[in-house]
Order: sequence, then C-alpha cells, then structure tokens
Amino acid sequence: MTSFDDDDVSASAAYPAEAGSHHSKSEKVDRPRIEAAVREILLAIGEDPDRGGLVDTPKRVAKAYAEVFAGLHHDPADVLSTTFDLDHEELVLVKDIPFYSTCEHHLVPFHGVAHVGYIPSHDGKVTGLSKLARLVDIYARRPQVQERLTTEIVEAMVQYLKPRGAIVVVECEHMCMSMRGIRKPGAKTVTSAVRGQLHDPATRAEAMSLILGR
Ligand SMILES: Nc1nc2c(ncn2[C@@H]2O[C@H](COP(=O)(O)OP(=O)(O)OP(=O)(O)O)[C@@H](O)[C@H]2O)c(=O)[nH]1
Ligand SMILES: [Zn+2]
Repeated sequence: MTSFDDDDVSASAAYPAEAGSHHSKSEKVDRPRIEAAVREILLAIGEDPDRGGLVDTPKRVAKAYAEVFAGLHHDPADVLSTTFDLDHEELVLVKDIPFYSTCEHHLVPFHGVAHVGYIPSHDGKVTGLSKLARLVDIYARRPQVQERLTTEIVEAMVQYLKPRGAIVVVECEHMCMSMRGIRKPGAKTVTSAVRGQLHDPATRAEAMSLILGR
C-alpha cells in the first residue's frame, strides 16, 4: 500500500502521489484506458474531441479520476494502525469532516460532511484525530452509495480500533438528485451507523447532541 506523506498538502491530504501531475509508479489506475473511454464519450455526445478546448480533456479526466478514485487502492489498516497510549473512556468525536465522493449509479459527485466518533478500547489506545478524517477519505474516494460509505467507516473503526462504541453520521447532497433527474438541489440525505456502547440511548443522545449542536 502507498504510504501517506504528511508534507504534501495537495487537493487530497490522503493521496498525495495520485494528486500530482506525474503518473505515480504505484498508481493502479489505468489512465490510457480512461483517456480512450473519455474520447469515446465525447464522440458519443456529438462533440469533437480534437477541437482545441477538448484535446487535453481525456488526459485531464484520467488524472482527476486517479485522484477521485484513489481510495480503491488504499487500505484503512494503514491509517488506523497508528495509535498511541491514552486512557480515555469517553466519547471522542470529530465532526463536520468535509468530503467529496462519487455516486456509483451516475458517476457524479455527492458531497457533504461526516461526523465520526468512538469510545476508545479498554487497552488505552487511541488513534490520531486526523486518521479519522483520512478514513473518511479512503472510503469516499471510491464509487459509492451513501449507506455503504457510512457502514464501511464504522466497520473499519470497529475492526482496527476495537472501540467500546462507534458512531458515524453522514449528511450529503447528491448531484444526481440536484443537477439531473428529480432536480431537487439542497435536498440532504442523512445516514447513521452505531456500534457497541453507542447503542445505549443516553450515550447515543450525547453524541447526537454534540453532532447537531452547531
Ligand atoms: N440509496 C441510495 N440511493 C442513491 C444513492 N445515490 C444515488 N441514489 C439513487 O439511485 C437511484 C437509481 O435509480 P434508477 O431508477 O436505477 O436510475 P435513474 O433512472 O437515473 O433514477 P433517477 O435518479 O430517479 O432519475 C436513484 O433513485 C438515485 O437517487 C445513494 O447513495 N444511496
Ligand atoms: Zn447518483
């Protein structure tokens, strides 16, 4: 798996190599194949892929896709394996983590915020706060549906952090509902997943009041 470089502050903090202009050796995205497909799409919609404004578009789209779908080639174990000792038996919540993902039905963006919280494990290990945001990006940067994004984040926390409890709430606007189809810009979809002690009504209510108390 590609390691993360904290010094790179490109568009994606989690995927510096793929965000650059060069084709990383470790990149698993087949850019020439994307380029050929994008040229076909341009032809299919009745455009001229050789006109000035479009001639570099297949290359640009391939580069953008390598970045947008980089999460397919990153393993959550890599980010969540960095823990440190800290005795903390209460909720830790990182809220309003912004992200962009791609609807797997229409390949257009959906975007919003994720709120990710957990009650650390009994062994006194916690993860760095930024790792929770990196976790969101790993799953967001794939073809997704919002429900799966939500449960994948919570399941990774359960698997690698062994928390006493975990909660993930995701709020999104789907471009496939805004710019096309039903055309309802501003409609928000909210999904949540809870595990362990976060099922307890009082603990869950505390988490939800922290999440909603903006
Ligand atoms: N549950 C869920 N549905 C989603 C998500 N993203 C997009 N969709 C929905 O996926 C559905 C796909 O429906 P289809 O009837 O197969 O496709 P469509 O004809 O393009 O549907 P419309 O969007 O209604 O025009 C739509 O209702 C979308 O709103 C998501 O993250 N979760
Ligand atoms: Zn869609």
